[in-house]
Amino acid sequence: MDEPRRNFTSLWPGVALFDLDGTLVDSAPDLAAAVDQMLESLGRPPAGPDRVRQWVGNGAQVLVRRALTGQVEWESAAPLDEVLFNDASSRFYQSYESLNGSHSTVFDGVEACLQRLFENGCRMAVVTNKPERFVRPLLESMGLEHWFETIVGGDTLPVKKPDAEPLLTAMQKLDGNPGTTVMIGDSAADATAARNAGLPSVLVRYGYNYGSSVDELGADVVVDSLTELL
Ligand SMILES: O=C(O)COP(=O)(O)O
Ligand SMILES: [Mg+2]
Repeated sequence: MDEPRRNFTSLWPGVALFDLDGTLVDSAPDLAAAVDQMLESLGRPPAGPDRVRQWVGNGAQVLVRRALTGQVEWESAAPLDEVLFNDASSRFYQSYESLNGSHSTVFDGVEACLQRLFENGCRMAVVTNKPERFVRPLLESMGLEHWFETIVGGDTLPVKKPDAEPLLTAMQKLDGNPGTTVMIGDSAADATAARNAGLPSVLVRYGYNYGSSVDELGADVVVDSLTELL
Protein backbone atom coordinates (compact mmCIF):
# COMPACT_ATOMS: atom_id res chain seq x y z
CA MET A 1 0.00 0.00 0.00
CA ASP A 2 1.21 3.53 -0.76
CA GLU A 3 2.27 5.61 2.20
CA PRO A 4 -0.20 8.40 2.98
CA ARG A 5 0.78 11.75 1.49
CA ARG A 6 2.42 14.13 3.92
CA ASN A 7 1.67 17.80 3.86
CA PHE A 8 4.41 20.29 3.17
CA THR A 9 4.49 21.56 6.76
CA SER A 10 5.82 18.19 7.85
CA LEU A 11 8.41 18.44 5.06
CA TRP A 12 9.36 22.10 5.67
CA PRO A 13 12.85 21.83 4.30
CA GLY A 14 16.34 22.97 5.28
CA VAL A 15 17.40 22.36 1.68
CA ALA A 16 15.12 22.63 -1.37
CA LEU A 17 16.24 21.21 -4.71
CA PHE A 18 14.34 22.76 -7.61
CA ASP A 19 13.86 21.44 -11.10
CA LEU A 20 14.12 24.23 -13.66
CA ASP A 21 12.14 23.66 -16.89
CA GLY A 22 8.44 23.32 -16.17
CA THR A 23 8.83 24.03 -12.43
CA LEU A 24 10.51 27.44 -12.05
CA VAL A 25 10.50 28.63 -15.65
CA ASP A 26 8.18 28.12 -18.61
CA SER A 27 11.05 27.63 -21.03
CA ALA A 28 9.10 25.62 -23.60
CA PRO A 29 8.56 28.59 -25.97
CA ASP A 30 12.32 28.99 -26.47
CA LEU A 31 12.99 25.25 -26.55
CA ALA A 32 10.21 24.86 -29.14
CA ALA A 33 11.55 27.71 -31.26
CA ALA A 34 15.03 26.16 -31.20
CA VAL A 35 13.67 22.70 -32.05
CA ASP A 36 11.68 24.17 -34.93
CA GLN A 37 14.67 26.10 -36.27
CA MET A 38 16.64 22.87 -36.17
CA LEU A 39 13.89 20.85 -37.89
CA GLU A 40 13.29 23.48 -40.55
CA SER A 41 17.01 23.81 -41.28
CA LEU A 42 16.96 20.05 -41.96
CA GLY A 43 14.04 20.47 -44.34
CA ARG A 44 11.51 18.99 -41.93
CA PRO A 45 8.17 20.41 -40.76
CA PRO A 46 8.18 22.28 -37.42
CA ALA A 47 6.84 20.46 -34.34
CA GLY A 48 5.24 23.43 -32.57
CA PRO A 49 5.21 24.28 -28.87
CA ASP A 50 2.48 21.84 -27.78
CA ARG A 51 4.43 18.82 -28.93
CA VAL A 52 7.77 20.16 -27.76
CA ARG A 53 6.40 20.68 -24.23
CA GLN A 54 5.89 16.91 -24.10
CA TRP A 55 9.50 16.26 -25.10
CA VAL A 56 11.22 18.37 -22.42
CA GLY A 57 12.55 16.87 -19.20
CA ASN A 58 15.33 14.43 -20.05
CA GLY A 59 17.92 16.87 -21.35
CA ALA A 60 18.81 18.37 -24.72
CA GLN A 61 20.04 15.18 -26.35
CA VAL A 62 16.83 13.31 -25.65
CA LEU A 63 14.86 16.37 -26.78
CA VAL A 64 16.66 16.26 -30.14
CA ARG A 65 16.06 12.49 -30.41
CA ARG A 66 12.36 12.98 -29.66
CA ALA A 67 12.14 15.77 -32.22
CA LEU A 68 13.82 13.67 -34.93
CA THR A 69 11.64 10.61 -34.24
CA GLY A 70 8.51 12.63 -33.42
CA GLN A 71 8.01 10.44 -30.35
CA VAL A 72 8.34 10.81 -26.58
CA GLU A 73 9.27 7.12 -26.55
CA TRP A 74 12.11 7.69 -29.00
CA GLU A 75 13.78 4.40 -28.04
CA SER A 76 10.92 2.44 -29.57
CA ALA A 77 11.24 4.32 -32.90
CA ALA A 78 13.54 3.21 -35.72
CA PRO A 79 17.20 3.84 -34.76
CA LEU A 80 18.45 7.30 -35.68
CA ASP A 81 21.34 7.90 -38.03
CA GLU A 82 24.01 9.15 -35.61
CA VAL A 83 25.49 11.55 -38.19
CA LEU A 84 22.04 13.14 -38.54
CA PHE A 85 21.64 13.18 -34.74
CA ASN A 86 25.00 14.92 -34.23
CA ASP A 87 24.24 17.47 -36.94
CA ALA A 88 20.75 18.10 -35.50
CA SER A 89 22.18 18.45 -31.99
CA SER A 90 24.67 21.11 -32.99
CA ARG A 91 21.96 23.01 -34.88
CA PHE A 92 19.69 22.82 -31.83
CA TYR A 93 22.44 23.97 -29.45
CA GLN A 94 23.32 26.89 -31.69
CA SER A 95 19.68 28.01 -31.96
CA TYR A 96 18.95 27.57 -28.27
CA GLU A 97 22.08 29.48 -27.30
CA SER A 98 20.68 32.59 -28.96
CA LEU A 99 17.02 32.04 -28.00
CA ASN A 100 17.48 30.90 -24.37
CA GLY A 101 15.36 33.12 -22.13
CA SER A 102 13.94 35.34 -24.84
CA HIS A 103 10.33 34.06 -24.60
CA SER A 104 10.56 32.23 -21.28
CA THR A 105 8.68 33.33 -18.16
CA VAL A 106 8.77 32.57 -14.45
CA PHE A 107 5.71 30.60 -13.39
CA ASP A 108 3.25 32.30 -11.03
CA GLY A 109 3.95 31.55 -7.39
CA VAL A 110 7.65 30.82 -7.85
CA GLU A 111 9.02 34.12 -6.51
CA ALA A 112 6.74 34.06 -3.47
CA CYS A 113 7.72 30.48 -2.68
CA LEU A 114 11.46 31.13 -3.03
CA GLN A 115 11.18 34.26 -0.90
CA ARG A 116 9.36 32.42 1.88
CA LEU A 117 11.72 29.46 1.85
CA PHE A 118 14.67 31.85 2.01
CA GLU A 119 13.13 33.74 4.94
CA ASN A 120 12.76 30.40 6.72
CA GLY A 121 16.48 29.73 6.35
CA CYS A 122 16.13 27.21 3.56
CA ARG A 123 19.14 26.79 1.26
CA MET A 124 18.28 26.25 -2.39
CA ALA A 125 19.73 24.57 -5.46
CA VAL A 126 18.67 24.01 -9.05
CA VAL A 127 18.93 20.39 -10.17
CA THR A 128 18.01 20.24 -13.83
CA ASN A 129 18.58 18.03 -16.85
CA LYS A 130 19.18 21.16 -18.95
CA PRO A 131 22.82 21.34 -20.09
CA GLU A 132 24.72 23.37 -17.51
CA ARG A 133 25.88 26.12 -19.88
CA PHE A 134 22.26 27.17 -20.49
CA VAL A 135 21.22 27.17 -16.82
CA ARG A 136 22.86 30.26 -15.34
CA PRO A 137 22.08 32.50 -18.36
CA LEU A 138 18.41 31.48 -18.11
CA LEU A 139 18.27 32.04 -14.34
CA GLU A 140 19.94 35.42 -14.83
CA SER A 141 17.56 36.55 -17.54
CA MET A 142 14.62 35.48 -15.33
CA GLY A 143 16.11 37.33 -12.31
CA LEU A 144 16.19 34.14 -10.25
CA GLU A 145 19.91 33.43 -9.96
CA HIS A 146 20.40 35.06 -6.54
CA TRP A 147 18.21 32.49 -4.79
CA PHE A 148 20.37 29.49 -5.65
CA GLU A 149 23.66 28.59 -4.01
CA THR A 150 24.48 25.81 -6.43
CA ILE A 151 23.42 24.39 -9.77
CA VAL A 152 23.64 20.85 -11.08
CA GLY A 153 22.93 20.62 -14.80
CA GLY A 154 22.20 17.63 -17.00
CA ASP A 155 25.85 17.29 -18.03
CA THR A 156 27.49 18.39 -14.77
CA LEU A 157 27.86 14.76 -13.70
CA PRO A 158 28.10 11.56 -15.78
CA VAL A 159 24.45 10.82 -14.86
CA LYS A 160 21.28 12.90 -14.72
CA LYS A 161 17.77 12.62 -13.24
CA PRO A 162 16.13 10.11 -12.68
CA ASP A 163 19.49 9.02 -11.23
CA ALA A 164 19.83 10.02 -7.56
CA GLU A 165 23.34 11.41 -7.91
CA PRO A 166 22.55 15.00 -9.08
CA LEU A 167 20.17 15.42 -6.12
CA LEU A 168 22.61 13.94 -3.61
CA THR A 169 25.45 16.10 -4.96
CA ALA A 170 23.42 19.30 -4.58
CA MET A 171 22.14 18.25 -1.15
CA GLN A 172 25.67 17.58 0.11
CA LYS A 173 26.95 20.91 -1.23
CA LEU A 174 24.27 22.64 0.84
CA ASP A 175 25.03 20.56 3.96
CA GLY A 176 21.63 18.93 3.73
CA ASN A 177 20.55 15.45 4.73
CA PRO A 178 17.68 13.23 3.61
CA GLY A 179 15.60 14.17 6.65
CA THR A 180 15.52 17.87 5.81
CA THR A 181 15.81 18.01 2.02
CA VAL A 182 12.98 18.13 -0.51
CA MET A 183 12.95 17.81 -4.33
CA ILE A 184 10.45 20.05 -6.13
CA GLY A 185 9.77 19.26 -9.78
CA ASP A 186 7.28 18.70 -12.58
CA SER A 187 7.97 15.28 -14.02
CA ALA A 188 8.44 11.56 -13.53
CA ALA A 189 12.21 12.15 -13.80
CA ASP A 190 12.04 14.35 -10.68
CA ALA A 191 9.77 12.01 -8.70
CA THR A 192 11.90 8.97 -9.55
CA ALA A 193 15.18 10.78 -8.83
CA ALA A 194 13.80 11.82 -5.43
CA ARG A 195 12.73 8.27 -4.67
CA ASN A 196 16.13 6.95 -5.77
CA ALA A 197 17.80 9.50 -3.48
CA GLY A 198 15.53 8.68 -0.54
CA LEU A 199 14.07 12.20 -0.55
CA PRO A 200 10.47 13.40 -0.37
CA SER A 201 9.13 15.13 -3.47
CA VAL A 202 6.71 17.87 -4.39
CA LEU A 203 5.35 17.93 -7.94
CA VAL A 204 3.62 20.80 -9.73
CA ARG A 205 0.72 20.10 -12.11
CA TYR A 206 1.43 23.02 -14.46
CA GLY A 207 4.71 21.68 -15.83
CA TYR A 208 5.59 19.38 -18.69
CA ASN A 209 5.69 15.68 -17.63
CA TYR A 210 5.51 14.33 -21.19
CA GLY A 211 1.87 15.40 -21.50
CA SER A 212 0.72 13.09 -18.65
CA SER A 213 -0.75 13.78 -15.22
CA VAL A 214 1.64 13.93 -12.26
CA ASP A 215 -0.96 12.79 -9.74
CA GLU A 216 -0.10 9.11 -9.84
CA LEU A 217 3.69 9.38 -9.64
CA GLY A 218 3.84 8.78 -5.89
CA ALA A 219 4.99 12.29 -4.94
CA ASP A 220 4.48 13.28 -1.31
CA VAL A 221 2.73 16.51 -2.30
CA VAL A 222 1.17 17.60 -5.61
CA VAL A 223 0.21 21.26 -6.14
CA ASP A 224 -1.24 23.56 -8.79
CA SER A 225 0.97 26.45 -7.63
CA LEU A 226 4.03 26.66 -5.41
CA THR A 227 2.13 29.19 -3.31
CA GLU A 228 0.11 26.24 -1.98
CA LEU A 229 3.24 25.26 -0.08
CA LEU A 230 3.35 28.46 1.93
O1 LIG B 1 16.39 20.06 -20.43
C1 LIG B 1 15.41 19.42 -20.02
O2 LIG B 1 15.03 18.39 -20.59
C2 LIG B 1 14.59 19.92 -18.88
O3 LIG B 1 15.20 19.92 -17.70
P1 LIG B 1 14.49 20.00 -16.27
O4 LIG B 1 13.02 19.80 -16.40
O5 LIG B 1 15.19 18.89 -15.55
O6 LIG B 1 14.84 21.37 -15.77
MG1 LIG C 1 11.16 19.83 -15.46
